[in-house]
Amino acid sequence: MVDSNQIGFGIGVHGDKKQVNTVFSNSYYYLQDNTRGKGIYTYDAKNSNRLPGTLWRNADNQFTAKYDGPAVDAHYYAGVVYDYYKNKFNRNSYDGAGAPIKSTVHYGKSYTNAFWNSYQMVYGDGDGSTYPFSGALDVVGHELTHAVTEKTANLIYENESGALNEAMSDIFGTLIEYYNNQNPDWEIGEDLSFNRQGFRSLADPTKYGDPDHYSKRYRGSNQNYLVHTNSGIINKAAYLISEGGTHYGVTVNGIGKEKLGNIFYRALTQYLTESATFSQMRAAALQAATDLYGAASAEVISVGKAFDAVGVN
Ligand SMILES: CCC(=O)Oc1c(C)cccc1C(=O)O
Ligand SMILES: [Ca+2]
Ligand SMILES: [Zn+2]
Repeated sequence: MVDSNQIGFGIGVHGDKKQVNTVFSNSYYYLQDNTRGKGIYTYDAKNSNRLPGTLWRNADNQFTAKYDGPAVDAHYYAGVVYDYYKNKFNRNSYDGAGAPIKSTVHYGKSYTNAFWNSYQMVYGDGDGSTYPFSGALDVVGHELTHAVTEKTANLIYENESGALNEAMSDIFGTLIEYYNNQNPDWEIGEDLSFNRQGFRSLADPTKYGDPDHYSKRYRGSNQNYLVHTNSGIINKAAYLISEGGTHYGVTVNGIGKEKLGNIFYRALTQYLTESATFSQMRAAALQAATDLYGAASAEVISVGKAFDAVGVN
């Protein structure tokens, strides 16, 4: 029996209709997308902690039940993230060599987390105060960008390199949301909450208690808190590079999302090392902007001003 590529019909977490790439094999339709790299595969943990679980399948190629929603979004949004990296930077999957992208949904019981475990993405259902975690494209983009980071700079997930790791995921999760262009914004995770409040803001990190200047960085020893809060300093610099603004008296001329993406992707893949500090991020972004736009370019000036504005020298 030869497998055949099909197009299924899905309804996402938010009741939004979308087509999903599936494979028909031995009388079942699988959430397997053979049109991107070596494939995108979506699994069901059935509320256990076993990974990856079972490859999602059904008999009619219709993925419209409430229980199907998290799988539809994980599968579809992984395809959007694949397309962003391929179309913008000619990067074929997170490893550049077409690595299969695997996601598991319905992980755990009322599990309010999402993570990349070095092999795959894992999404919880949320605890009733949030939607299932694959229901937000910026979150899916955030998780898959952890995979890109791991295959490139491999930023150590602690201290300043860990906050850079987190910022890269928030920044590219946001740029991917703008690429998809459905209610894009500079907040993270707004599609997970019933009141559309995100859990981090790049435009104003202080909105959720995160620092927007190096002098306000968290200096404690709680690493999980540290990497997810001091990322606000770099997130704010990225926001200023793209959108511009005056921050603590420093005025930055915005150069737009495309150029922000080009500069930060080049910094991530060409210049950052695993133990990079915020100061080394500034240098890497300046070097990347110089490579791309020239030493005395407006882009280089904006990058320097943005890091000045958040107190990173
Ligand atoms: C934007 C996605 C995000 O931050 O996911 C995490 C959650 C919800 C808990 C713990 C870690 C992460 C992560 O991927 O950094
Ligand atoms: Ca968002
Ligand atoms: Zn993260």
